[in-house]
Amino acid sequence: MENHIHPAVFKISRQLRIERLNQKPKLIWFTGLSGSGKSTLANAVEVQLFEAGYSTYLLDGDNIRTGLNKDLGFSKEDRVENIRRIAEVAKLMMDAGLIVVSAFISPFRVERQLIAELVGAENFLEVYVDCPLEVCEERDVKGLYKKARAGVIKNFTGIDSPYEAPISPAVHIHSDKEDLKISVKKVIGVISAAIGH
Ligand SMILES: Nc1ncnc2c1ncn2[C@@H]1O[C@H](COP(=O)(O)OS(=O)(=O)O)[C@@H](OP(=O)(O)O)[C@H]1O
Ligand SMILES: Nc1ncnc2c1ncn2[C@@H]1O[C@H](COP(=O)(O)OP(=O)(O)O)[C@@H](O)[C@H]1O
Repeated sequence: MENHIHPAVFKISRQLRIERLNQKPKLIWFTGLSGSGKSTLANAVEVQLFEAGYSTYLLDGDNIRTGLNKDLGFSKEDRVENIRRIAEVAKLMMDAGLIVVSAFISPFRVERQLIAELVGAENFLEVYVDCPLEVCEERDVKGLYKKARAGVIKNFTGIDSPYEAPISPAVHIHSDKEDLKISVKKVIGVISAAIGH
């Protein structure tokens, strides 16, 4: 469909912003089951990067599902739209020169593939926060697994909605076996190589 949209050419380019911030924009994408440790790990990684002097931003349920995406639920279509919008926001932030850290279940492999294509595969670092469902359920940080088992919450990832694990993530974390410090070190090691520091 022809949409008659003609993008404007910006005087301040992505390259100029990158030069000012003196860093390579990246998207560090944490994926995994609810309770696997995405938020905890993404926060800890952002703190390390920020304290090392990088300009960063964290995208997480708190600032997305309560704002931009508060019209979306957890059907397959809504999850796909949730991730599509987040990827577009992340891309804008990368245009602004930032290192973006994100923590979403993002259960579908094909959607994560689309994010990589949108921001450029070389800028996309997928971190799989792997944790057995039994352990996530045992942690039940927000009490949601209990509700899902009781049928109060429908379409809950891992219970009655699928999670497709990454096949070759940049980093594979086993949050049931490693402690947080080790996991952060692993992620920072891979990021440091990617951002050239
Ligand atoms: N049905 C269902 N399934 C999974 N998760 C649910 C559901 N309902 C609410 N929640 C809470 O929403 C958080 C997941 O939101 P996401 O935006 O990351 O999900 S998705 O990527 O669109 O699949 C998730 O947060 P995390 O625990 O941080 O993953 C849950 O707290
Ligand atoms: N190695 C680890 N990495 C991250 N979280 C861990 C780890 N080990 C234990 N945890 C705990 O698991 C829970 C994960 O919760 P959270 O970060 O909210 O997960 P998610 O964002 O994936 O839903 C937290 O209580 C955290 O302290």
